[in-house]
Amino acid sequence: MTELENWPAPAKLNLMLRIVGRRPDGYHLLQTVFQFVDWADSLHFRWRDDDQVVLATPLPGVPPDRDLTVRAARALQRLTGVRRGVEIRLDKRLPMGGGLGGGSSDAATVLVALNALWGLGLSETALLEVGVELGADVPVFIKGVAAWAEGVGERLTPVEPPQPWYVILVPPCEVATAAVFGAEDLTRNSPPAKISDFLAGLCGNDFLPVVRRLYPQVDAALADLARHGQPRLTGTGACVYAAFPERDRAEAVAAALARRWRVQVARGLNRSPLLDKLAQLR
Ligand SMILES: C[C@@](CO)(OP(=O)(O)O)[C@H](O)COP(=O)(O)OP(=O)(O)OC[C@H]1O[C@@H](n2ccc(N)nc2=O)[C@H](O)[C@@H]1O
Ligand SMILES: Nc1ncnc2c1ncn2[C@@H]1O[C@H](COP(=O)(O)OP(=O)(O)O)[C@@H](O)[C@H]1O
Repeated sequence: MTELENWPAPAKLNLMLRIVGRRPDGYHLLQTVFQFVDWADSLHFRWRDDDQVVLATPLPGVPPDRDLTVRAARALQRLTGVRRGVEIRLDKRLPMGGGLGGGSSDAATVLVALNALWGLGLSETALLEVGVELGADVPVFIKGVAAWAEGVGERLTPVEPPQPWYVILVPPCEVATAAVFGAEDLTRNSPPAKISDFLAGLCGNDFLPVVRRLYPQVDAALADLARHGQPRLTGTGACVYAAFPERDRAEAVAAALARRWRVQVARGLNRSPLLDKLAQLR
C-alpha cells in the first residue's frame, strides 16, 4: 500500500548560525536559517497486530529504544493513548552526526506521517510541542518550510532564500555537538542579526573557528572546497557545502572533489517534500 511507503525525511542546511546568548539551563540561544535539500532518508511503515513500535532497520551504534523514529512514535502513543503498533523501516541515506539533521528529520516524518495515518487529528501546534522535546531541529522539519529560527531553533519565521545547487562534502568524522557547544573559545555573544542581514550575505557560522580547530578533516574539507566556491559549515558540522547557481557547475565541482571526499550534489528547497507526500493523502 503506497500510502505507507516512501515518506521522505530531507536533510537541512544551516545557511547561517549565530550564538546570541545562553538560557539559565545552559542551552544556547541561536539565530539560524534552515533550508531543506533534495537529499533524504526514506521511511516505510507496516501495521502490527499488537501495540508495539518496532524498528526493522536498527542503525549501527544507536540502540533501537534511543532511535528518534521509535521515540517519536512512542511519544505519539503516550500523548494520544492510541493503541496501535507499527513496524518502521528506515532507508538511511544521510550521514549521521553531519549537521544535516537526519535524525531530527526522521523524527519529524514519523510524527507527521503517523498523525495522519493513525487519524490522530493532532494540530500542527501539538506536533511542534512533541517535536521540540525530541530535538531542537525537529520543529522546522514538521513545519516543512525554510525558516529563520530563534530561541534554540523553535521560533520559526518562514523565509524564501534562493534555491541553488549545493555541493556537500562529508568529512569522515562525526562532530560531537555537545563538546562543540561546550568549547571555551566558542563565541556566545554575537550581536543579534536581522533577516535582512542574512539576505544581504552578512552572516556566517559562529561554530566555524572551533570546529576547524577541533576537527582537522573539516578544516581540510573547507580548504578544498574554497578552491571552487565559498565554503560554509552546516550546524556544528561535520558537513561543509558551497552553493552554485547552475547544476552543471555543481556537478563539475563535485566530480573534481570526489577523489578525496564523499560528496553529494543537492538542490536547495524552501518547501519540504514531506508536505507534498502529506498532501497526496488528502
Ligand atoms: C547545532 C544545530 C543547529 O541546527 O544542529 P546540528 O549541527 O546538531 O545538526 C542544533 O541547534 C542542535 O540542536 P539539537 O539537535 O537539539 O542538539 P543536541 O545534539 O540534542 O544537543 C547536544 C548538546 O548540545 C548542547 N546544546 C544544544 C543545542 C543548543 N541550542 N544549546 C546547547 O547548548 C546541550 O549541551 C545539548 O545537550
Ligand atoms: N533515526 C536516527 N537517525 C540518525 N541519528 C539518530 C537517529 N536516532 C538517533 N540518532 C542519534 O542522533 C545523533 C545525531 O544525528 P543526526 O541528526 O544525523 O546528526 P546532526 O544532529 O549532526 O545533524 C546520531 O549520532 C545518533 O546517535
